[in-house]
Amino acid sequence: MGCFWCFDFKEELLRENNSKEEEKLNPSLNRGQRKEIHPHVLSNMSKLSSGIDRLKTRNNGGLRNLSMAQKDMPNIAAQTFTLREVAAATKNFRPESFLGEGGFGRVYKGRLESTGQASVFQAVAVKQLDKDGHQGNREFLVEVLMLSLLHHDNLVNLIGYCADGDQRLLVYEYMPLGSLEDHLLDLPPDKEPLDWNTRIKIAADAAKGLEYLHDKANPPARPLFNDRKKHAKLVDPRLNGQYPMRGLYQALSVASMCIQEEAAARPHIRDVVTALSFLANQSYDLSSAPGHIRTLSGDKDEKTTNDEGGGRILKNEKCGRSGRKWESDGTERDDSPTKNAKVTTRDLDRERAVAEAKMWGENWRDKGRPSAQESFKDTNG
Ligand SMILES: Nc1ncnc2c1ncn2[C@@H]1O[C@H](COP(=O)(O)OP(=O)(O)OP(=O)(O)O)[C@@H](O)[C@H]1O
Repeated sequence: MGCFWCFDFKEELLRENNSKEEEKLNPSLNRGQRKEIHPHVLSNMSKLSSGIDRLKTRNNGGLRNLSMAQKDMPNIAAQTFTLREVAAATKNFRPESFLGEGGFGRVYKGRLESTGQASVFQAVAVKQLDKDGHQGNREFLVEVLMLSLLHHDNLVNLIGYCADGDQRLLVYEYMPLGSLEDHLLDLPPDKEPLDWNTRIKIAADAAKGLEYLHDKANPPARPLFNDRKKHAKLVDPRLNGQYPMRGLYQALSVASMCIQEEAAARPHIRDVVTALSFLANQSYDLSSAPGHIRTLSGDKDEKTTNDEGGGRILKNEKCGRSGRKWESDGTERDDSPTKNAKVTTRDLDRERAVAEAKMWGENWRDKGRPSAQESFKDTNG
C-alpha cells in the first residue's frame, strides 16, 4: 500500500522551521484552526499510502539544500486532534478497530464527528507511529506539512494529526477496500482473484499517483527515482540493489507494453516471453563505472570511444539498430540521426517500447538460439 518518499526540501524545512512552527503541533494552542470535515465516498483501492511513516527512518540521506525562506512556508492545512478525540474516534484503540500493522505502526479504523450543525460522521484510518522510532516534534511537523501539501485522487489523503504527549498519530481517509496487497496475495479459497481489467486499472491509477508525486506536485516528491538504489531494490529485493539499471529499464519497457488500456494493443504473451527471455540472457556488467554508456544490443564485440560529456560509449559496428544508448544508471541517450528530436508523448514512448521489445525478440530468433519458450523455462529454474 505504501511507497518510498524522498522530499528535496525536507532538510531546508527542518532548518527553517523554528520553535514558533513547533507550537502548531500543540493542539491546545491551535483550537481555532479546526476545519469542517466533508465526508465523501472512498472506494479507490489503487491509492498510494502517503507514507509519512517511511520518511522517518528510510529517507535521511540524499536531501538537497534548497533555499526556502520561512515566509514561504505554507501553513499546515491538516487538522489537529487531541489524543482524547482520536481515542474516542477509535473507541480507545480497541482490538475491534484494529485494521492492520505496517512497518512503522498499527492502524485503527475510526469515526470522526464533524463540528458542523448537523452530525456528520467520517470514517478514518488512524496510524499510530511506533514510540520507539519517534522523531522530534520538528521533524514530525515538517512531515505533516509535506503530506498536507499533496492532494491527488490516487493518493490517500491525510486528514489530520495528533501530537499529544508522547503519541504521534496520523489520521488518513479510510479506504473501505483495504490494502491492495490483501487483494493480490494469500487470498482465502472463497475469494475470486482480481480480473485482468481491474488489475490494469489499479496499475494505471497507481501510476497516476506516482506521476503526480514525481512531476506535478509542487515541490516534487520523488518516492522512487530520487534514490536509484531503492528503485533497484524495489524491482527484486533479493538482488539487494545489484539489478543492472539497463536491464531494469528494458524490463520496464516490456511491462509498459502489457498495461496498455486497449486489450488489442497489448502484445501476445509469446512476444512478451520472447522479449523477457532475451533480457534474461543478456550479460550485464555490474561493475561499470558511473557515466558508462552502453548500447541496447548486448553484443560483446563493441568498441568504446569517448562522448562529449566524458562518458564512455560502446559502438556497435555490426548494425545500426535503434541507435539508442543507455547510461549505466538507465538514463537514455540517443545518438541516432534524430538525436535532438524530443519524443514528448507517452503514446510514442509506448509504441517505441513495443517496437523495441519485438526487435529484441526478432533479434533472438534470427540468431537461431533455443526457442523463447524453452529459454524462458530455463531462466526460471
Ligand atoms: N487509509 C487506510 N484505510 C484502510 N485501511 C488502511 C489504511 N491505511 C492502512 N490500512 C490498513 O492497515 C494496514 C497497515 O498499513 P500501513 O500503511 O501501515 O502498512 P503497509 O503499507 O501495509 O506496510 P509497511 O508500512 O510495512 O510497508 C494495511 O495493510 C491496511 O490493511
